[in-house]
Amino acid sequence: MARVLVIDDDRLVCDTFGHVIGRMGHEVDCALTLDQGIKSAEAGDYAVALLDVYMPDGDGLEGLTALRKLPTPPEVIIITGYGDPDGAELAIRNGAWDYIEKASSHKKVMLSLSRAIRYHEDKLKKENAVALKTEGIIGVSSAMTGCFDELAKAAVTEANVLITGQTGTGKELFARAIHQNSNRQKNRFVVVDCAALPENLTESVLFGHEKGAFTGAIKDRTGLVLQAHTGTLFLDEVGELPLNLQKAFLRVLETRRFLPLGGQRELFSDFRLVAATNRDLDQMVAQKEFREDLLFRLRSLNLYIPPLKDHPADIRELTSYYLALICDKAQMACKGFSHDFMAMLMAYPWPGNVRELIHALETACAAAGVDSILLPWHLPTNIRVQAARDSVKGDFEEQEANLQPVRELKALPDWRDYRNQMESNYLRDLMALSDWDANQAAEASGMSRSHLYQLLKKHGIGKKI
Ligand SMILES: Nc1ncnc2c1ncn2[C@@H]1O[C@H](COP(=O)(O)OP(=O)(O)OP(=O)(O)O)[C@@H](O)[C@H]1O
Repeated sequence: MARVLVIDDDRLVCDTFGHVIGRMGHEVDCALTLDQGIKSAEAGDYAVALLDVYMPDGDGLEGLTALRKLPTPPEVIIITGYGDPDGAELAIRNGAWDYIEKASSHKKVMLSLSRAIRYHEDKLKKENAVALKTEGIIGVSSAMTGCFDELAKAAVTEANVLITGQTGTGKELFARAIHQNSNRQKNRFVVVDCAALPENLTESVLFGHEKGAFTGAIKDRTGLVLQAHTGTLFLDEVGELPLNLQKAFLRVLETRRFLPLGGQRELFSDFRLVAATNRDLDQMVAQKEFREDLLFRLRSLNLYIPPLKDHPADIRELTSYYLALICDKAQMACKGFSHDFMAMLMAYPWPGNVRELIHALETACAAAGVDSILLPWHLPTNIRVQAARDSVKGDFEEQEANLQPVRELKALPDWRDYRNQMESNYLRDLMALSDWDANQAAEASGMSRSHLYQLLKKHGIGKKI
């Protein structure tokens, strides 16, 4: 539904157009003077203005110029009671969308109006798209452009946003983009990784503490919530927030006030909240693992990022983008890829989403060495195994139908290759999940630090993108 303004001193004309426009499902307002029309257009958000040429308080063509100067000008359709080809030409030259006679059939009016409304909406969409900063976010598929639309909506409000989607789909990337496109962009974007909050220090990390609040509190500490004052607070993996903290956080969300540990006075933080999770919070609520009132607060707006397998149209562009980055970092000429290589990427289901694709490309570049074209066999073994299994499954199903079962031993990879690749994948995940903290990684994996370093060296793994 669009908003249309009719500017005509004849009430009957206003009512007649109002009736036609109302039947088209649009909202219509009427102004009986040029001055009133321009004021209404300034205050309202009109897609189209129907403007009479001869108004008691001025020439409609002058009104056209005034309307076109508004910050968000409506499309203007000039209406007149007299056939006037020169006036029509002048109106169009001055930027009118169309010029119609009042006696025109309803059909003609409706056609011109529908076209003007569609044009106006497309124009706004394009302007929003151009204005949106999406550097580093690749996506041309309809699924991703839908996400960009939601991102644009989220960026212009102060509402809490919950970003959902599987791991590695780009939730943090979108959270940062919301901040970068918001009024708070010049202030801080503070990340709280709810899955990695140290058990005993959680409240101190979030809300801060005063010197002497507990043993070891040798000086005051500013918590993350206060650090996000005037900026954006990003609660990553919010599904991992312990229940006792969920309660405390709900209060902070409602009042933006909190008490640092050992503090006497509540502090205030004007933060905008964005949260993300790959968990099903509704199910967690049903299982009493997540507070319903908190979920309700967090989800004022919901932005769902689809898994990569649901937008395969973006795989090619993501590949080109990341290949350029990887090669640039390694100071090598940018590699190309064969048709089969891309076909294998397109066929793979990408359970680890874009993050897994980036790892696969890094592995492929390393495996290709000085070769300038990436081939399927440069890809990690698990991807080739999957492709082989899928092709065997296809054959198998076909053969099953012919009642001739078949097994393809040659489709299995060499077990040393396979084990090597699994080890490499494990290490990459381990390092990424421990945020490249060797102590944490060693502890989580049960390896000694020296063994961990040895393996990282063996697989050529270092901190990357
Ligand atoms: N559309 C995209 N365009 C470019 N890079 C992307 C895109 N989506 C994700 N990535 C990249 O994939 C990696 C993982 O993205 P990100 O950390 O935002 O995922 P996530 O959904 O927050 O994952 P998790 O749930 O595991 O925290 C990052 O390197 C990110 O830059």
